[in-house]
Amino acid sequence: MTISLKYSALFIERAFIGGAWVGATSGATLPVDNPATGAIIGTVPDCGEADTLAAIAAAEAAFPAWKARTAADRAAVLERWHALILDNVADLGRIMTAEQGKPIAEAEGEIRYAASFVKWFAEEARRVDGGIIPAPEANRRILVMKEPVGVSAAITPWNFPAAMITRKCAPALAAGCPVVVKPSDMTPFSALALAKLAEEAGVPAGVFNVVTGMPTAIGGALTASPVVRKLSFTGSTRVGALLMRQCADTIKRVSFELGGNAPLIVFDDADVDIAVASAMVSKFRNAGQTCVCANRILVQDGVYDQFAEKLAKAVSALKVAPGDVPGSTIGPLINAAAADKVKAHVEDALSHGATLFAQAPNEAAGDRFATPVILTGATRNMRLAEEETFGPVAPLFRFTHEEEGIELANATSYGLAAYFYTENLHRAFRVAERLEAGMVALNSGAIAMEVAPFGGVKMSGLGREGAHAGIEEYLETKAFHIAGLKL
Ligand SMILES: NC(=O)c1ccc[n+]([C@@H]2O[C@H](COP(=O)([O-])OP(=O)(O)OC[C@H]3O[C@@H](n4cnc5c(N)ncnc54)[C@H](O)[C@@H]3O)[C@@H](O)[C@H]2O)c1
Ligand SMILES: O=C[C@H](O)CS(=O)(=O)O
Repeated sequence: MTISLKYSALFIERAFIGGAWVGATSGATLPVDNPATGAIIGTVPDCGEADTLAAIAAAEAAFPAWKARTAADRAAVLERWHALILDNVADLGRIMTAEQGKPIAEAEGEIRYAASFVKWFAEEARRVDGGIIPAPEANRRILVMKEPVGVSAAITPWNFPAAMITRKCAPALAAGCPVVVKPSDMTPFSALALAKLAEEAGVPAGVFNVVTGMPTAIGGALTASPVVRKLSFTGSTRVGALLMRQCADTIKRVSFELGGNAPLIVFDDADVDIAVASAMVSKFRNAGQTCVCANRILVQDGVYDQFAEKLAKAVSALKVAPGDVPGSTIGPLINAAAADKVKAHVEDALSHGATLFAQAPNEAAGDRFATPVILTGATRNMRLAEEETFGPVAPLFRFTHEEEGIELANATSYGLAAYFYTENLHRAFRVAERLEAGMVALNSGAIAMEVAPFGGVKMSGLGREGAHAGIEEYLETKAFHIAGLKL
């Protein structure tokens, strides 16, 4: 183990199945590297179908007792988990930076963000309620009851290795559902550290399982199992569509948080300084590897040059460096393929007439460190107009009229997040209501928080996480009819 931790027990090279820390039944292991250096930081079990079935069986066995606990009791367990996560922010941040690459400050920020879902759903556990519907007969009563959907599966990506797990598992546990988590094979250690803290918080054996390994066999077993009643997936649209097909045979409940292609629109009447500051947050968080990152920056004629100049100044202050180097603001991308895709998008844009307007200094060694760039003259025939770049590239598209800006923003098969900047209230409502996205922000680059529903439309997904909607995804509605009452 190469990561220096205060609480070294948080770095675990075992899967967590039925309350036991285990290797794969096949004995196979998988190396995990540090994206900044390529050095192997550890190995995890390369679990397969048998291990996944064991986790599903453990979850099934744990379900009746967990569901039978009172909501307040489950909430208390989640409150303890929340406190333990916060007690260990520094170690969890180090583990995340080592396996994912993001700067330490961002990693610690993600841990606090991840913890916020645990706290929120601890509170929501006690707000699951039903109703009574006026019946068509005088001697009938109709009660609407909420019940946990059952054993749930969570498949999560590498870009937010902690928050995507708590955003799914905290509502599941709060609702009374046991979960089987399959983290990305590139970032399993954050998931295992969270499992360790869940165990210490008193989550019973079998209620929270983490199956590490390559995706196909684990995903196949989770989706084929009739015991698993719900799949929540965050990742690419391609894999989401595949998993949706795989879930069809067992008619599972599904929710999908998929890819995005967020527009960030700066109108002539915007406060340009606010637009620049929030474009920096929205575009360059996690080196651009965020599903809600602004992928396309659309700027109206009147402020285009001013916005480009101010953004260039801000970009020049970015520091590209390994995440554990003090002051690093842009870490490495997750792997060489990700860096190649970013390079290909930039080359494609330049070959179609874009200009390299500005770039950040980049003295980091290694092929995974992409240089943050601003491209002016971006147009819709470029790859980055439709594909998620998932890297630190800010392409500036120019538009003249409001209508043109909205049309350009919606010209994508995705519909996750959209940001826009204006000081005009009338325009604010006109634009917000026409943008095709699950989340729209006016004069802000921040839309991800536990209190607000998170999710997309079009090819960006189905269902919502966070807010009260997040726990509803793990609840079934039962209508209980009581007829023939002697009144
Ligand atoms: N909408 C959101 O909330 C959100 C959040 C984070 C990331 N994302 C999206 O995720 C993508 C980046 O993440 P990624 O590269 O890890 O995505 P990915 O789809 O390649 O992988 C996501 C997860 O699915 C697993 N997986 C891959 N193939 C599988 C299969 N055949 N069966 C079962 N599991 C399989 C992976 O191992 C990983 O755990 C981007 O498109 C990004 O926009 C979306
Ligand atoms: O990659 C997208 C995730 O949903 C991260 S966040 O919730 O926007 O922080």
